[in-house]
Amino acid sequence: MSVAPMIAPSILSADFANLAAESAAVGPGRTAGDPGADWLHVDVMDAHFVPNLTLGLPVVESLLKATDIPLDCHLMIEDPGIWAPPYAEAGAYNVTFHAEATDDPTAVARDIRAAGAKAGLSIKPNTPLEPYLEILRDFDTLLVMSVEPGFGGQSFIAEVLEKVRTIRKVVDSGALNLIVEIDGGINADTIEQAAEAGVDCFVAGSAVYGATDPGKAVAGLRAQAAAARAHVH
Ligand SMILES: O=C(CO)[C@@H](O)[C@H](O)COP(=O)(O)O
Ligand SMILES: [Fe+2]
Repeated sequence: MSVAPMIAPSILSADFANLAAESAAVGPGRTAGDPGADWLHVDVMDAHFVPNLTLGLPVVESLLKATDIPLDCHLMIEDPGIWAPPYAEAGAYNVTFHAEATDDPTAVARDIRAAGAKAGLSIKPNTPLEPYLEILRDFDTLLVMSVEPGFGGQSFIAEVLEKVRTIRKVVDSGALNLIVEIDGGINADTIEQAAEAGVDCFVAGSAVYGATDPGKAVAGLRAQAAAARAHVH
């Protein structure tokens, strides 16, 4: 059974000099009954695992003081065994790292959970799902990348939806309790196919922060996802 569609705006496309205001722009209460973003997605890049550099723990610590929206930290970094648990200790809600970055994903997940956060595993577009199916019981989230990690504003890779369909069946069979998240190229043109494939949580950077009204964009994407899902189930 999947959860109601969740929207996680990525601050990668926000103004880094105004992160408090940018998080408030997608927060609750803009209009009566609008819950706002479910999670705020924070892309941490180290210029080694991916060819880009963004922000790290000090910025996340400041953001935690500036917003009540749960932080969904997506660590595109080497050595997650060393660097991931501190994000959980700081108070991030969900800490996701890449399967390709470690030989022992289960140990990293255990340390993240022990430090008080949900643990997420992310796989790049060309990384198969099957080798990880057995260990996913140690995770709370599976983040399927639908672009090559490193940059916002790229085009959606629809082929990854096959992995989403597979994991959706496993979760719906009751074998796993997992939030299925997708990241990269999600916008008004692509969110419906992702929802139909079985995604629970949709990361959107440029589609939210490139909009005139980011809060309205969040509500619009959620409505599209809910309608597409209702159409399938
Ligand atoms: O992790 C990443 C990129 O590596 C993403 O979270 C992007 O920030 C999503 O941006 P859009 O594709 O939605 O513009
Ligand atoms: Fe991301």
